[in-house]
Amino acid sequence: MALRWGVVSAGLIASDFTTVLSSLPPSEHQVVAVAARDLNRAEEFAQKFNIPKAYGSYEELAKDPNVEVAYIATQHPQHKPAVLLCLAAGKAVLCEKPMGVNAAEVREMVAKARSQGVFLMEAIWSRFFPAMEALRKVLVQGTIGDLRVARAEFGFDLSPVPRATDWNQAGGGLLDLGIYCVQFLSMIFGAQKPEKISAVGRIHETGVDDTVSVLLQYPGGVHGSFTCSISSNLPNTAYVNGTKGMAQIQKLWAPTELVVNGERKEFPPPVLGKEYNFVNGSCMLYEANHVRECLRKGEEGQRATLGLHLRGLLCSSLP
Ligand SMILES: NC(=O)C1=CN([C@@H]2O[C@H](COP(=O)(O)OP(=O)(O)OC[C@H]3O[C@@H](n4cnc5c(N)ncnc54)[C@H](OP(=O)(O)O)[C@@H]3O)[C@@H](O)[C@H]2O)C=CC1
Ligand SMILES: O=C1OC[C@@H](O)[C@@H](O)[C@@H]1O
Repeated sequence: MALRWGVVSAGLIASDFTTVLSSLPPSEHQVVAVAARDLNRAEEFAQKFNIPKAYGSYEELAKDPNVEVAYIATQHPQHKPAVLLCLAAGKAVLCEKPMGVNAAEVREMVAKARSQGVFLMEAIWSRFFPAMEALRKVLVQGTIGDLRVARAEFGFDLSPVPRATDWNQAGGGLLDLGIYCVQFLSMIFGAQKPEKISAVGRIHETGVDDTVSVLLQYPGGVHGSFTCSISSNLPNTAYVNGTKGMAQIQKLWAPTELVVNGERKEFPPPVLGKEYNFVNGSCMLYEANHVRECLRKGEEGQRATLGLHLRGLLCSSLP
């Protein structure tokens, strides 16, 4: 059965994600509503994507019984209120990164999702790319031996992007780009927590963090490091080095190429024949399908549990 999406905001990434959802089989994904702060913009967006319902407020979308999962695509500071609104209405939520602008916000949203018993996921779409999946396989297979160091760098000159340098929109390198490096390192080091973290950086003239380099010491003498920047174009590559070699991911936030011990493997983006605001936009389908798998499996799980429960009741009532 199709997963019914509600899109919260009519912005740039909202447009990319809706473009992808609209290109997927309608038996799997349908966009049933969109909400924007301004009804006219929501209606224009709805018309562009043939979405049945347009709302002039996020609250109205959260109340729409036909919406199963809300995709939060506002700017950083508005993520939390929109997430809490939808969770409170019992909606599953996929929230754009960074889900919160600090740890306290994230803890509050996670606690709400747990108390409501509903799905909440941060849209770290990079995790679902085939190139990233292939990297995880290489690491499990031991192709590069025992892990020694992992490094990532992600920097763009984002001066043309107002939200990236705007203190009031939680701008800065760490929240917008550094998050991709941190998630990469947390994927590589798994559940291990860093024992020691140190950082150096420079502050942008608007007061947000401009360029930051971070060193993380993990247990067992292994360590990770990353650099993020909103003023410098960095190579945007991530590396994992072990005792038997090295794996490299190009374009770590939207990877379509993996190099392992010098052997290159390409994972071209799906061709959906559409235009996107951001690089490799069609690859958002991997994340969308993951959400659908989680929610449908969750339902199957519930049905199975219910089935077992009913079977238990039936069996217990049998002579
Ligand atoms: N996964 C990825 O590759 C990407 C993720 N992102 C993430 O998506 C989010 C949105 O980014 P993007 O689409 O570029 O943003 P936009 O600049 O398109 O803004 C998104 C929405 O935020 C609302 N908004 C805009 N300005 C303000 C403001 N000053 N005060 C309050 N609300 C405002 C508007 O909502 P409304 O329509 O309701 O008026 C707007 O449509 C960010 O958190 C970013 O991190 C962004 C790009 C790529
Ligand atoms: O997540 C993102 O992808 C890379 C950059 O476009 C950045 O600004 C955006 O938020």
